[in-house]
Amino acid sequence: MKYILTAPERINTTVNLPASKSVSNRALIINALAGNTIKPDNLSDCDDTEVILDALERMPAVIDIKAAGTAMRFMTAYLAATPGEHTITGTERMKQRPIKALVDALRYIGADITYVERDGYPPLHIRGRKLEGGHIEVPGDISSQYISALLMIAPTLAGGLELKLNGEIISRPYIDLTLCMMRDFGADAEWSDVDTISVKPKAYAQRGFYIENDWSAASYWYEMLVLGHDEESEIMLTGLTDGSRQGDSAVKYLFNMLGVRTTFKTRERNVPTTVTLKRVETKPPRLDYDFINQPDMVQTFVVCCALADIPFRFTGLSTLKIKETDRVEALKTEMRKLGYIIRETDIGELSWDGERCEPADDIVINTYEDHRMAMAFAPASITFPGLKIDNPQVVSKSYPHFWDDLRQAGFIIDGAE
Ligand SMILES: O=C(O)C1=C[C@@H](OP(=O)(O)O)[C@@H](O)[C@H](O)C1
Ligand SMILES: C=C(OP(=O)(O)O)C(=O)O
Repeated sequence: MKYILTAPERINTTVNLPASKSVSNRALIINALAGNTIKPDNLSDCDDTEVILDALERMPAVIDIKAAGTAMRFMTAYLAATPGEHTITGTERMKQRPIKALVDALRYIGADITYVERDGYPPLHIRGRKLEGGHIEVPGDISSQYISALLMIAPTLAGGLELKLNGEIISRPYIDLTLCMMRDFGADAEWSDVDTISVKPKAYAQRGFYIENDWSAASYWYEMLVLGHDEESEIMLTGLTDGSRQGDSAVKYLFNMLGVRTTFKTRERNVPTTVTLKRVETKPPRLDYDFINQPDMVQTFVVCCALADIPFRFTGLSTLKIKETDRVEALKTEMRKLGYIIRETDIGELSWDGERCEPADDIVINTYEDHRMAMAFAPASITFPGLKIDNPQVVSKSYPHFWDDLRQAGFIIDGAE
């Protein structure tokens, strides 16, 4: 199944963004550990949250977490520290996404986890039990999700946890988001050194929790404004907070450089409100940026900058190869179909110096079971009318109503086999 996209001349729309999956998934795990009976408010309805919700509600012997990286890592730590016996598995791609660093750390504090198929990768068989805690060291340069997973169970461990992160720390805003949310639920958890986090043993408090909408999802709407030509275009996005703890809220600064102004309806920093995005006439001669803290934004910026004719050098991309797909390869291949030659100039680095090739006659973007390939390339239909997106349903991983929102914004979306 493919979608054929035709963009409107002018976009003037209000988008009810999905709730953040990162915040939803943390809220669910902490809530379960708190024995909380008050359900978090505004939970995401995306696949990656549904799998955790279902697993926690039913706790079946075999938990299929599908393609959700956060859910796989967070549930592994949760199951290891909770009495009961389970196998946790996922999609074929999930079976290729490493989990050894997390399993090693959990085993070190007494967890009983065995690999069901291949060492270092899901599926896992977990016999949950009370864990002691103590001091552990984990690599900080593979996935911050291992660290968040360990942190969230830490207050429930008899000895608490001192976690030392080795190597370069990637995706740090996601670790800070975890710590903030833990503290919201009463935990005593903080950075005690530049590379060390200390968590005291202390029961989580029961409380209600409101989930902010998703800044990562907002990025595709910013991209549409950069690529559009109509000066009157205006997009309103609901449920976002000035002073958000989501690392991807940095898009409001990044897109400011690309000529999109963000205005919050209310200035109260922690109250979700509607933001208005409007084009202003600015275009940088080039953009060099280290995406170490916003890995999920790379696809948006590669497509957006190239199509806006802004040469770039993006670094900090070393983790992209172990996400939903190898995003570095996927970007190089699909951008070529649009006529742009993106080069992997070093490990973890993608550059574009303006080099072009002949675009394909019939452009079909492959999505590689990666929601962000579909969503980052959809705005390219503004420049390439009739652009096709293969397997468009992949968006349900984080933004199930993405295509409905595009239709409401005036895009014409036809289906094709
Ligand atoms: O903790 C989280 O919610 C996430 C952390 C990031 O993963 P890595 O830490 O593996 O970069 C990010 O890419 C993912 O979409 C969500
Ligand atoms: C990397 C992502 O998700 P996860 O690692 O949670 O599967 C993502 O949503 O871009």
